[in-house]
Amino acid sequence: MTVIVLSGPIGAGKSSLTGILSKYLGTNPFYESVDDNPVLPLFYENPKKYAFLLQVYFLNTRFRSIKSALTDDNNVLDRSIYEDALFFQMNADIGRATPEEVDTYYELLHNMMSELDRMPKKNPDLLVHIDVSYDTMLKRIQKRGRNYEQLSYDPTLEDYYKRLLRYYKPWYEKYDYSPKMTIDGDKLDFMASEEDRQEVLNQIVAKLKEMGKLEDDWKPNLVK
Ligand SMILES: Nc1ncnc2c1ncn2[C@@H]1O[C@H](COP(=O)(O)OP(=O)(O)OP(=O)(O)O)[C@@H](O)[C@H]1O
Ligand SMILES: Nc1nc(=O)c2ncn([C@H]3C[C@H](O)[C@@H](CO)O3)c2[nH]1
Repeated sequence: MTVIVLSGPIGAGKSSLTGILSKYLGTNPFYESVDDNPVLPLFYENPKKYAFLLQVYFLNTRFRSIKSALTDDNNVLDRSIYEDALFFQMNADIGRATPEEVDTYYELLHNMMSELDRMPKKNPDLLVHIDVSYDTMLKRIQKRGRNYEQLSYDPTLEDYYKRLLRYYKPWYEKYDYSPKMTIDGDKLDFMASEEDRQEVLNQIVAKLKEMGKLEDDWKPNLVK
């Protein structure tokens, strides 16, 4: 059927929607490596020292996930390899990577993307981007409660998060690996409201039908 990739800032709701959507469509979820990621706490403690290592860690796990997802042809991915450079470039722009690290990173990324180009299925079928404001992003980060992501842990995270939001706009506009659509993550509370959850699912299903990726009379197996 389809490979769907989700995108959006920290706390936008990608992992949550990955679970909801994959269940609804009866496909497999692929999650970003967070709680089992040994480099992430190190990065938040000392970003300058660990930015490059963290990026190589994420790039490696994202390469593995997208290869596997494109092979199965039936999956939903939490943040994917297509967002990797957004994070690295932003960190490099604020002085957290040496010129040698930047060159090495882009060569590695380029090599990995050419591998994907050689696969029978080269691209995802749809990107679903969750758009959120800074206030929503922060509320969700607080709600989830990872210590090292809180402003009380490091007040400079406020600038980091605001900058990240600014990087997403041009990234989304430029993204052209597949058709794309945006979900209004400020308005649609797909965790607490059943009605909003259904609205989000309807929007995605309508897009898949419009693209011919789902039959016009398609119905979910699992309604919850
Ligand atoms: N639409 C929503 N409405 C209300 N709460 C939400 C919504 N989406 C997610 N949440 C809550 O916000 C928190 C962050 O959600 P989630 O982990 O899915 O975000 P994420 O985009 O995967 O984050 P990250 O980029 O850090 O992996 C969770 O506590 C989740 O329950
Ligand atoms: N530096 C850096 N590069 C990435 O590619 C990247 N992807 C995710 N993250 C951070 C954001 C959340 O804290 C947490 C979960 O998304 O991991 C990243 N950090």
